Amino acid sequence: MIELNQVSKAFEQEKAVDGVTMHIHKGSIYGLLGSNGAGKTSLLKIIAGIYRQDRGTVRIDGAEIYENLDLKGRTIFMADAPTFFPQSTITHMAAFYRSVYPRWSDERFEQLASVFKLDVKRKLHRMSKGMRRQAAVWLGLSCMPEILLMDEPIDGLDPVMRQQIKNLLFQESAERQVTIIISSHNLREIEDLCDHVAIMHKGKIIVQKDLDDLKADTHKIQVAFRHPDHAGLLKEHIHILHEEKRGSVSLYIVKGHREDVTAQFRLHDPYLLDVLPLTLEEIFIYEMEGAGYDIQPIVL
Ligand SMILES: Nc1ncnc2c1ncn2[C@@H]1O[C@H](COP(=O)(O)OP(=O)(O)OP(=O)(O)O)[C@@H](O)[C@H]1O
Repeated sequence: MIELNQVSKAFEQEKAVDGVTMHIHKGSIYGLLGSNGAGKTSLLKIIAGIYRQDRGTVRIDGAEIYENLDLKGRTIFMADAPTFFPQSTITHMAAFYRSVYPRWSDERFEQLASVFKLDVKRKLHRMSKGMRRQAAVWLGLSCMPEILLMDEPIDGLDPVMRQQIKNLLFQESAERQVTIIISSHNLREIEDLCDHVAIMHKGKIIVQKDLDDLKADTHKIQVAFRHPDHAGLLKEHIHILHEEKRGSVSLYIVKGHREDVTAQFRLHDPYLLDVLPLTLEEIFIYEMEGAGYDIQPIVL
């Protein structure tokens, strides 16, 4: 369990992280979204124990991570631009990780060779950006971490490799209960991967949600009433997040149990009533609209 309480961090008066409180359960895949400069990397570095927060507490299984060697041996932070020793190969870096991370597994490293198919003897600085990213994931997973903090991990990867890395992360979370936090700008990119999502803006978490709850609780309904005044009556009984009219058909984004909500619409004897699939992006647009934010400049 990762618990952050009122965590803040400033760089020369400028607040990068501002009063963040979040609780992340073991085995969860948590998506951290936000625009450039929102504070995602700073927050990940605080959780990794690389930065010390100015205020608040960060506890992992009840202990502070900063200067905690045992916890750091169980935590991997993958930076957005992986760095390796000059002139090193994957074999050299594997030897280094093996000497630093007590849980390093040669067996896992060998297993993952079939996924990454990189030449372990080739100099990393001669590899492409995407290949270096793959090498970082390969090395990181071979450390058998309990906590995996990934800064834009699928950036620069081709679609096949993206899917393979997503599958590996699902496996880590399901089979080994690894807690994974992934930062990204792109809601669609991590929609199918994460079970929780938080949106960060100017150092603050402005919304954090369990995705299954959110999806079960929010619906897009297309409806056409026989009597136009019936639409007005709905508002008394249904929590409407958004409403728009296209000719005689109205589109509603509503919250509540699906059966309760559709029953309310049926009471007004519509001649058209469809419950349509809602993307995570749409859910966030309407949630954030309700909270007074425009999502478009914040995440893609
Ligand atoms: N080491 C540092 N020294 C000074 N300021 C910093 C440092 N690291 C981050 N900042 C500032 O903190 C704020 C948050 O930066 P951060 O890198 O955490 O954002 P981010 O959400 O990861 O952005 P991006 O998506 O662009 O990577 C920015 O204003 C940035 O300039």
